[in-house]
Amino acid sequence: MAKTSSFNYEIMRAFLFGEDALKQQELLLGELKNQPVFFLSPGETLAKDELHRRSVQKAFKYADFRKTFATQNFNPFREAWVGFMGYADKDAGVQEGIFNAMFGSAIGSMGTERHVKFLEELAAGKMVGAFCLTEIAHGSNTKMVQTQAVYDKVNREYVLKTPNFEAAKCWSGNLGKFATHVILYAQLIIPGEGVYGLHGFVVPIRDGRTLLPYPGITIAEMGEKTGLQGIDNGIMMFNNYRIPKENLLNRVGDVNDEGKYVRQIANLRKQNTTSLGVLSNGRIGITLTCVVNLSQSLVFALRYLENEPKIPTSVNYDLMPYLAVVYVSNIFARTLFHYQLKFMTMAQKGEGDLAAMGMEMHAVSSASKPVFSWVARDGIQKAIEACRSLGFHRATELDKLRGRHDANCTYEGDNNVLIQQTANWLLKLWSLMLKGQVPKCSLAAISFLDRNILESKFNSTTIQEFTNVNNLQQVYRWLVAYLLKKTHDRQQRLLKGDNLGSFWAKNENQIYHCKSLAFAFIENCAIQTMDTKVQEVHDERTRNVLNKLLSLYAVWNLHKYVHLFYEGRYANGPTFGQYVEDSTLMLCKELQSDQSALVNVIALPDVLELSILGHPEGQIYDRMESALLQYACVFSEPNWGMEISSYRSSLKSKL
Ligand SMILES: Cc1cc2nc3c(=O)[nH]c(=O)nc-3n(C[C@H](O)[C@H](O)[C@H](O)COP(=O)(O)OP(=O)(O)OC[C@H]3O[C@@H](n4cnc5c(N)ncnc54)[C@H](O)[C@@H]3O)c2cc1C
Repeated sequence: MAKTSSFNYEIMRAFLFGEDALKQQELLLGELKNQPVFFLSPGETLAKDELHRRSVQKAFKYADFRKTFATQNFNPFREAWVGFMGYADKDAGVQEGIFNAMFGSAIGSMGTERHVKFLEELAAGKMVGAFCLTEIAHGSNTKMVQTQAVYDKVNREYVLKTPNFEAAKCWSGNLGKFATHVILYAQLIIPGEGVYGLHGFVVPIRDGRTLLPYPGITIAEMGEKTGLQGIDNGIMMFNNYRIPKENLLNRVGDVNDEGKYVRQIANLRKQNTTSLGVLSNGRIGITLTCVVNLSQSLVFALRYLENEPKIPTSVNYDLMPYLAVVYVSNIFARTLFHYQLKFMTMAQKGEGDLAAMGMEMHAVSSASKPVFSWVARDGIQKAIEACRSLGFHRATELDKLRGRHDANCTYEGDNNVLIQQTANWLLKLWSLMLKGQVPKCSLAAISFLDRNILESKFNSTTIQEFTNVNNLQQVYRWLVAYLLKKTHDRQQRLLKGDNLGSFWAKNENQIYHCKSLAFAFIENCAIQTMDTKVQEVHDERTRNVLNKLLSLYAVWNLHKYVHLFYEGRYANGPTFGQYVEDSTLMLCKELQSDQSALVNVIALPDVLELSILGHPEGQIYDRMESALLQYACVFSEPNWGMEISSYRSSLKSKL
């Protein structure tokens, strides 16, 4: 394997992950080496129950680590975990993420002083949480959720009811076997008064010692899934189960002593937008996770290709742009993560324009999760195919990677639904701009947006000029502005010309318009973020390689939009389209000699390497042979031979 590179390896690693996170990673690795439960050998398979047992053990260990390592410096610890350790067992990472982060931040954002006791118990490790919003027949359309919380004025309690199986809570991680408490979303009903919509409640569901559900609650585990087998996703139904009045998370509304509903109208809008910002946590965490999943699949595939010269280089050119995605999205996701941390700190102190920041955070994270989970999904699939049939064998770990990645496109907000939030926000900004106002955004790169940008034209005369990062940023700015104008104008036509209601106008405008707009917007944000960071790199050789990766990311993504540049008269004649294709191939070739070193930068520490394809020393076929021999079934004789004895007796011996 080539060990040389035209960049400085240490500077590149520090650039990509941050020195603090790398230090935390070393500390964590030291701890993990003494915890055998963290490691499986290649080819080792475990029954679901055993996987779950280990996953829970690890989740608790992770919670301990978090306390030990995170108190002083939470931020790089979290990055180190998600970026490296979390990979070693994603199930445990997700599990702990749900019971600590998701459960806790739901109480933090929807609860008030009376719920602090739950947060204290959570911190003391006395409860394990789950998050129950989705129902069998109600997912993204949360308004349709049917679980009921009926207020009983006499006993000052809520009575929880599941009217039918369609309303059974489902998919909640940790619910199936071991959560003691859940955040439950239910319709708040006051008999004789009315139905007040979806509210959150803290609900104790099972005894922490016996792990048996309380009477009035039925819970089942969801069984085998395509991935994340170590997590106990569960189904739950209530039969007149009672909880105290105080368990309603009452930040936006409550029931008073007279049994009347009271809405906290004064701060509702501000509160909602601040809460939206807080809920971005999960989506940003998932964006980081997607980058790690894509990185790992590329490490496996590109190391395999390096050791397998018989495979044509065009396969490499197919994968190289995904390597560029890893570098650009890593920087972007980490920047989002730091920005979110700043927002959370400000939200705790009540400082700054939280409503605007929360809205912006919501809009950006609502597209970053879909864009990067989809690109990772496609990259993982390409990686599997690049490894020939080996990619389909368990010992390569690629199928597990795909299995555990796919759900990222669905949970924490289905991608197709989530991405609409970003387009809606952008369209509102565009309307403001048309009125001559310039909205201020601290994170998203939108200051360039005005109608003048649509006057610019393609004017590169050489491919080098075209692939210059500054030029590509101009190209992207035109694209975002054009998509905004096109999407806005069409939406207005649908609303006014075709007389469609707001929901249907938005619905009709999704494909080719809102979705492309949100994609181009986030890609542009990622390009700008990376460019700003690259300019801070002092080492010229490293900066050059990063610039090439950034240009490759931009030109490769432009393929999706080439027709728009002609449609919007930014370009005419064949040169623009040819430049997009030729520059992609040119940059892939130029980066070829650094590929091996770029892969080493993003690879996991060897001790965490589980795939036969992922070792820096190669020897893939030797590793494949020994992994195959570890599978119990490989040489076993079928013990059901007699069941087909009539067929066997018709066979003639060769001897
Ligand atoms: C592994 C896993 C873990 C999960 N963990 C949890 C958990 O802990 N807690 C929890 O509450 N839930 C959890 N979920 C559920 C998850 O949040 C839901 O699956 C998700 O919200 C989507 O809902 P749905 O599956 O009902 O699909 P739907 O929302 O009904 O979507 C069905 C299809 O219609 C499309 N669609 C829906 N509405 C629109 C629209 N307005 N415009 C365009 N297209 C649309 C979607 O893109 C999708 O293709 C989990 C799911 C999985 C797979």
